[in-house]
Amino acid sequence: MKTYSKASSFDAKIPTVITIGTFDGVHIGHRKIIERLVNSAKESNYQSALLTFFPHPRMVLQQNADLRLINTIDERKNILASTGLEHLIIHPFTRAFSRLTAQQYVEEFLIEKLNAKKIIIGYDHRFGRNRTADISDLKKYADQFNFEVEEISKQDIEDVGISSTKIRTALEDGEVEKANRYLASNFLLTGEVVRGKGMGKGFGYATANILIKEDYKLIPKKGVYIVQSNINGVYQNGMMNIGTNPTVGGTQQTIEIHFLDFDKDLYGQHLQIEVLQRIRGEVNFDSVEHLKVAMKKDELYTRDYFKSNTK
Ligand SMILES: Cc1cc2nc3c(=O)[nH]c(=O)nc-3n(C[C@H](O)[C@H](O)[C@H](O)COP(=O)(O)O)c2cc1C
Ligand SMILES: Nc1ncnc2c1ncn2[C@@H]1O[C@H](COP(=O)(O)OP(=O)(O)O)[C@@H](O)[C@H]1O
Repeated sequence: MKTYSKASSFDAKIPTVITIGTFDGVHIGHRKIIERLVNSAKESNYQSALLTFFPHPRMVLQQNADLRLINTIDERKNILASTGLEHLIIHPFTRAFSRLTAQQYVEEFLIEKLNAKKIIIGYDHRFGRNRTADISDLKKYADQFNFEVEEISKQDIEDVGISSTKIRTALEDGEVEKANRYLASNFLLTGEVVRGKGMGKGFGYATANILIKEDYKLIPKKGVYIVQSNINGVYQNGMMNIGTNPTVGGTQQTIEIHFLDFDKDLYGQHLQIEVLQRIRGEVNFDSVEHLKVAMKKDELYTRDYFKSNTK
């Protein structure tokens, strides 16, 4: 898959079949659309292209939009690269871009820049200045500019029964297993290992503190989770806490992982964490001793999990 940071970098000599959207999470429903896109492109000898906007339009148009996304743009790129899609166009969404009329957007952008011959799109897609145009308008432009529209019906979408919103809610409720089923892959947290309070090693549980630079990334409900991460080519099993560490007087939210049977310096490394199951909520224990007992129990539970879930 080739990625472009703006539509004008895309070489549109060969006509395209395109779909447009955020595709946050790249869940089962999204995968079906991409499959249709890729097959349709093959049948017609066109190129398959997915057009997405970054930053997300709501981040640009609504100040204080507390939009949280399942994937960072880099995570989304990596997942899409495994779907068979040929071209990913991540076009910068700006206020100026948002002011294009529906006709300008279709004519100057989709047709002239992307050479779209077919657009596969959801029944409720809206576009153009103030999002006033809908799929019936797109079909009118299709006649005028000689392209085809393939509508994904409400029924098709409801049959799949999955949406990015449902997955976000599941993650906010700590239901990672449900989210992972919908995603058909494991929910990811990606970031750099930074220094924490320096107390973990003293506890007998060194923890890698993960800093996620994307402020729009959705962080699941506070609590303790079973995780795994491919560190330098080897899968390491671990347990993660998302929370403020109230037992030791913490106030800032941290994401920290203790990897089992592992003893290496990880500072400065970029880790991709796969989140597998939530064990419990974060507790304000009345002593560090009680916290250590709970962490030992978490460790045993985590070891059991991997014993019965080894691939
Ligand atoms: C599996 C696991 C469970 C944890 N559970 C709690 C908890 O319930 N309450 C709490 O205050 N801190 C909890 N912590 C966080 C510890 O307080 C923290 O790891 C310790 O203070 C070390 O922090 P540091 O890495 O910043 O030095 C947990 C950490 C891990 C790895
Ligand atoms: N099993 C392990 N799991 C996580 N980190 C480990 C482990 N073994 C060694 N480390 C290293 O130790 C660091 C954590 O030590 P810790 O005392 O908890 O300090 P900090 O508060 O800076 O995280 C990690 O960032 C990593 O570099």
